Amino acid sequence: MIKVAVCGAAGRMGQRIIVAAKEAGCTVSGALERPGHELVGQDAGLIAGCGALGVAISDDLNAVVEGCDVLIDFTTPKVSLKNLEVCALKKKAIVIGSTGFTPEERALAAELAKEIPAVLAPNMSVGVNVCFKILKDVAKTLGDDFDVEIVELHHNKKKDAPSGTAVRMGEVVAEALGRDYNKVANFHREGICGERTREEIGMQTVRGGDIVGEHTVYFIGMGERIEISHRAMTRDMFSRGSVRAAQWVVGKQPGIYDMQDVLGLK
Ligand SMILES: NC(=O)C1=CN([C@@H]2O[C@H](COP(=O)(O)OP(=O)(O)OC[C@H]3O[C@@H](n4cnc5c(N)ncnc54)[C@H](O)[C@@H]3O)[C@@H](O)[C@H]2O)C=CC1
Ligand SMILES: O=C(O)C1=N[C@H](C(=O)O)C[C@H](O)C1
Repeated sequence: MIKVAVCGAAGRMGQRIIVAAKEAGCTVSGALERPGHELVGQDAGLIAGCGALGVAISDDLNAVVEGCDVLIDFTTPKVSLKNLEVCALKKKAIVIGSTGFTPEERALAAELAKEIPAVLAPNMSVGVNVCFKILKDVAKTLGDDFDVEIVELHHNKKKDAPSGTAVRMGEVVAEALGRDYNKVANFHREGICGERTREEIGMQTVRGGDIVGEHTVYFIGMGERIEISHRAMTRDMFSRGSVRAAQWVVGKQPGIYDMQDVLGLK
């Protein structure tokens, strides 16, 4: 039975991950929150709604990492990089679901993960990861004749844009078409912005209410259109996916992995 600790334990994802870890038969060995959070000291299971676990939410990163086999972290890139650093020092595995990493932060994560096995994935659901696979084939098959636009919708509390999933979808499509995502992604159209270029990949963001997460990639040709959509109805497949990743990553060789590795989709 692996010992799982959860960072961001009082957050929307953290609470669901605690429930999923318990349901999967893992030992929840620790729960972390930011120093000063009002729920530090409270029982993590009671906060998550799955009954008392006898694990108090802590703000002591070193102690929590020390006591686990694997840390599951859904917070922010800066916090995740700090967690990765501590896990690397203590030779513990880590699963990171945080999104909004800059290319430089992703490179730093890969560097730190040379010491330990780490899963870093913007979306832990099976459905989205199957979409990544399909998108590669569709983009390759359609080639340059279809314009690609990506639209994502999320709740009004989300801090990063576009979503990590939308960025990964853009990267997958760009790579399949032989383009550089960082050069062809177009996040902004306003005023007389000129005709669409053939190469660009439009990235549109919608925020509102309690939308869990929706992504559509449009391949728009002359007289026809393909839409590949994923809609998340709850956060539970993200949390179950993160626990599956935690069970998979313990004991793996050091390095950075993604959900495609965990699910055997490569
Ligand atoms: N990879 C995936 O499948 C998914 C990724 N996400 C990503 O996960 C992240 C978190 O999302 P939510 O749970 O909705 O956000 P949230 O804001 O509800 O939760 C984040 C939690 O992290 C805590 N936190 C902040 N600093 C901390 C620190 N230094 N130590 C410990 N805890 C700290 C906050 O107090 C908060 O409770 C976002 O980046 C989001 O995009 C969300 C859903 C699925
Ligand atoms: O912040 C969220 O809620 C979500 N974030 C992830 C992302 O940025 O892709 C995944 C999911 O869509 C929910």
